[in-house]
Amino acid sequence: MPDGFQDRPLADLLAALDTTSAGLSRAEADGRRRRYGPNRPSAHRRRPLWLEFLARFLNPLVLILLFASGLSAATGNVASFVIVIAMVVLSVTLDFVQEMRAETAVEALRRTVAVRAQVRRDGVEVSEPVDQLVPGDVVRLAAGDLVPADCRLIEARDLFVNQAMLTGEPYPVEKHADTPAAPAPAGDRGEAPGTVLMGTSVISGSAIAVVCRTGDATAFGRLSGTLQAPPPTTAFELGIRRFGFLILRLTIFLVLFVLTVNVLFHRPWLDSLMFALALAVGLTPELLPMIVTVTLARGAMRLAERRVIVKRLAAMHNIGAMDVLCTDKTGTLTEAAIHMVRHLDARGGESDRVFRLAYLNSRFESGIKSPLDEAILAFRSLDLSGWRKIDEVPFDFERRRVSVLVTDGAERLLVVKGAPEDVLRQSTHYEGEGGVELPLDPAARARLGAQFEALGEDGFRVLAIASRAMGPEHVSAALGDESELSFAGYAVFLDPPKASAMAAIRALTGAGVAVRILTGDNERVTRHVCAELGLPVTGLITGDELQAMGEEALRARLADVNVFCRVTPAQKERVLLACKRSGRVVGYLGDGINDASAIHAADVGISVDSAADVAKEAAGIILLDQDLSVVHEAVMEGRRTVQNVTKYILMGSSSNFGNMFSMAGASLFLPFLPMLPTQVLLNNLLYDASEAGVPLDEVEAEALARPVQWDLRLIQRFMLVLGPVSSLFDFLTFYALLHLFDAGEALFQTGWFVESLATQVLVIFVIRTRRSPWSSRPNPVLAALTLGAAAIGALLPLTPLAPFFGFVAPPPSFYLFLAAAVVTYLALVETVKRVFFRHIAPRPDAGRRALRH
Ligand SMILES: Nc1ncnc2c1ncn2[C@@H]1O[C@H](COP(=O)(O)OP(=O)(O)OP(=O)(O)O)[C@@H](O)[C@H]1O
Ligand SMILES: [Mg+2]
Repeated sequence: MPDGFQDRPLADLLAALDTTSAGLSRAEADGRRRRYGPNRPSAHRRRPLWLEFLARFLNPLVLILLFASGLSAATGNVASFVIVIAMVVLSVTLDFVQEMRAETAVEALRRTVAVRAQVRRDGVEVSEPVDQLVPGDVVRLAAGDLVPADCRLIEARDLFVNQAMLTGEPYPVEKHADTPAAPAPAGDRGEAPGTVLMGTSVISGSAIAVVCRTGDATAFGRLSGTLQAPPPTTAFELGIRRFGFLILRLTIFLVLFVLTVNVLFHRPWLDSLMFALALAVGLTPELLPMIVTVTLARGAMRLAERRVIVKRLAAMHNIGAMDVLCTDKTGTLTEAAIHMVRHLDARGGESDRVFRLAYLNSRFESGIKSPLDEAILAFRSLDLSGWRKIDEVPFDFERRRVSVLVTDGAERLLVVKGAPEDVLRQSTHYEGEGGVELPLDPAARARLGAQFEALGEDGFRVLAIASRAMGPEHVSAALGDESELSFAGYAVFLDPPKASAMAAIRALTGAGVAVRILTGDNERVTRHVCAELGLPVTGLITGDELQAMGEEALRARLADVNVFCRVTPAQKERVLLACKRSGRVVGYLGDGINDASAIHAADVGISVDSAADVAKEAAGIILLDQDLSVVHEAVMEGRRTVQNVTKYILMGSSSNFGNMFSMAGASLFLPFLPMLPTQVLLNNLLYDASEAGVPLDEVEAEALARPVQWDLRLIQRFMLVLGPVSSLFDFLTFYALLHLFDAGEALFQTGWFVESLATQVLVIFVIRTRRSPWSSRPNPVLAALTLGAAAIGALLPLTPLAPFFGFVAPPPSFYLFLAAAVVTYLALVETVKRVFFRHIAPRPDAGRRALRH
């Protein structure tokens, strides 16, 4: 990759990159990609598969276990060594394959909404995912694009980029393809006017540029880790991690306890160590990450059928917990099929001149074409062949206006179009009858203001059009030129409300998600849209009021204000953060560059496929159709995933945990190990296999009715209540085995293996629902896997495989006992569950602070 790409002469640079302005051939690009790797900072890259697979064996428990069984093989117990290895490999593979399949499926979905770049390959312009770019590629940049790599400009027209990501500078910076600045700028943060860097975005204008550095070599890539902070850990991830630590502590305690006891009783130390380790393996919820990923991926696949793409899996559980959804107006509440209906002059009559000025502005401005511009251009086409654009002051959401400097040879005009309040403020004159300029005195100002308000009240969106005659010495336009304007008139638009929006809002509200509207548009139009939709405005704050408001004051009003008008992008973000700080889980749905920072700040950023790159990039969920009703689906799916993960954990922390605990206790008084190490491992493997169906399970409507928060305290309490009950039962079983069946070592171990496995896996039928088990039907796959695992466990001692695991065939009466024990146990858990959810932990939302909808 060439050094000094920022300041070399362009021809030199192209030669060094071995490319031309016509770009690379596909073959050449493929070759370079092998050399330079994908254009993605490595923080986002996955390790090769075989490495991922091997990494799973690096789990300390597994390593010690393998080592210990190696030792035992050396002392003659080769069969157990083979079994341990087989079991470990099988269980890691089971885990790995499921997780990989889930991730691959999600990755495939993600690629369908990947940000793409326009690149010249084999001489034609094609659209390629950004990670396919290589140094030497020639790309086209347009307003709204993210700059895909570190590039040098070959051509640029009115190119303005936002470099805030690299420099923190919020205002657009102009870039030129001219000779580069010498010497090379220090810091590499995009100061050179001839270069554009990865991570910045195009505000307006267009350019052709050659890719110089990709992936980790970019300024952005090198800042990885400092600047590109990973997305904040979600409450769910944190909860899972805490749960892991909780189990880890218990495991360490238990292992040490078992080891000490066994050594004190002078049992064979190697067997004791292996038993303790096998217990630890049985205890660790090693499947948890896999279950989480598979459950989320499964939810993502179901959503894909509804044309909703989940880019970041963490967004799934956040959307399940979301209790406030902020959204912008256009396209969500309205059809976004905006039509221009009128073009009025200062006296309220239709005026061709106003239309012509509006048309000039829309035609020549080079920012992202907003639906308003499209509506002006679609209204009627004008012949502008005599006109030429000289310069432009691009649109931004702080000024809310855009200016173009144009000439038809004779006249040189600055044509301004924008939000009426702002344009009127910059105007000193207005065009009266016959085009005469009249001073904009207070009376005229009041009249024009009233006209605009009346239009707003009728639900029309309005842009003001103004102009200023410039002298021929004006060869460029700047912000300061947007003053002393002469007001020409109004362009008036209709943006009809979306018929389906109200039903969607009701569905969300009914599901405990409050909807808030954050729009850059003005109060009157927004109120009108709300009124047409039938959405009551419970409170309204404008951008100006917000400006004057402190954090406390804002937070105090968040509960009742549901509409925010004339807010800037920064204010959108501010409202969002205030919501988050007041303890809400907040989503944001938007599609413009003005929404990007709010999307980024939200717990759940939602955007649409057609959105500006920056908004799309920032979002965790992409809607292929901009429609609020699919958001409701996504909410339900998110809740479902959290509920299913909770099932897995409740199951693990009740029966499985209880069994391991009882075994540790049993080793205190039994003259032999309650189960052989290989049996513990087999037990664990079958248990794991039975759980593979949990992600598929249905969740009842009542469990989805409210936002689902991850609740570690509930799980802990459940463990504390059910654990002792479960252990008591286990000891009764031990007693029965020893005294009813007069069990010796092998029979005891066999009986306990069969029974503990059956109770562990079958308890899912009780735990998976808060209803009674027979009034809720489990997913068939889950049921089959669970019954299958229990049956294999029960029948294995009767097969020829039995001796390998040290099993003996139990007497027929044992199976009668087994059936009775399982039924009693499940009935007991069911009773405890009812008491628990009725008295100890009623629904978490019952005591939550009410939020007005
Ligand atoms: N192309 C344009 N030319 C001139 N002014 C514009 C243009 N686009 C937007 N504006 C002005 O900027 C304001 C804010 O833009 P916009 O309405 O798109 O913001 P928003 O927050 O995305 O709103 P919404 O919630 O309707 O999507 C508009 O109300 C309008 O006054
Ligand atoms: Mg918008």
